[in-house]
Amino acid sequence: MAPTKTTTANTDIQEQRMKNLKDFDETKAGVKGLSDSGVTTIPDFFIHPVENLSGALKKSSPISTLSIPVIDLSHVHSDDHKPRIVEQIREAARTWGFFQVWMAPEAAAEEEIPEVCRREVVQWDMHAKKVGESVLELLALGLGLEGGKFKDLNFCGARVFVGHIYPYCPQPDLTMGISSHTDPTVITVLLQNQVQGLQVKHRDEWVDVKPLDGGLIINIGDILQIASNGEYKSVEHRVLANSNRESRITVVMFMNLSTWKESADGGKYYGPLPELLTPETPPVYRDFTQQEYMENFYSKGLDSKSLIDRITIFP
Ligand SMILES: O=C(O)CCC(=O)C(=O)O
Ligand SMILES: [Fe+2]
Repeated sequence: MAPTKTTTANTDIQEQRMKNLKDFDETKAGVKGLSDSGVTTIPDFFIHPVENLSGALKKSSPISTLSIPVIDLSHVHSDDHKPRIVEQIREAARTWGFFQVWMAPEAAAEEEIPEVCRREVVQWDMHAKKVGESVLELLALGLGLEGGKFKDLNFCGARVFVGHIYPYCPQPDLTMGISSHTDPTVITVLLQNQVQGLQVKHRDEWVDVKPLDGGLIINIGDILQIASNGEYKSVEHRVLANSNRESRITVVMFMNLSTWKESADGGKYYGPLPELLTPETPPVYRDFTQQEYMENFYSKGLDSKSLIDRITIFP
């Protein structure tokens, strides 16, 4: 079938957009360079379709005054406090998929990291890992599993550390910092400066995350939603374009599986934990292969939630 006039025009627009994007990438200036140059309007290729925009959504769906739960992990090793903390974490992971935690940091070791940020990176890795492991222990207990279960399954065996900068944007209503997505992780640990911008979807409302001084933001990723057989929720979140003169800066630790299950033919796969399945709680998801996971990740970009949609078993 011959393409219609409109589809040809759309293809031309797409091609031009890709070319402009590529030219911009090749300048290596990045969004920070663009912002530093003092632009007052953003390039066209950053403008989102209106249905994705925060401004549009502000009119159609309310921005909530709710806040994500805050959980203090200071006494997590005390038997007196632990049951209450497990209950708080379980409830937060079931209903929000996002929460903030506190925990006192420890001194760090020296490593082979550029000197300019060595101390900070090593400290951050150690601290995020420790907090992540504590949270995973509490999350396992919240499902009625042994505390060490997720560590034994290497749920934080693979860690990826990413830094984001969201410089001042002169037209924040036309674009987004990061569009809506879920994380393809087990859990994500996020540290940010005081410039707000992260929003979490909670019962169809976008809730602003208000960072607490010294707090870390934790969210449940797709793998943990699947492994917990849907008990814990990997929720959509997004970052608004930054309308503050001060840049928004975040450092994120993605924690993921380092060990997959192996089938008889040597293929790698994962799925709901058998310990959680009973006749009353049958699997909500089918097992999925590592290949499906990777293909979904690379083909869909930020739209990782489609893996969950694809493996959901309908009764
Ligand atoms: O920078 C943020 O606040 C969120 C980043 C995020 O959602 C991500 O990297 O997956
Ligand atoms: Fe994310």
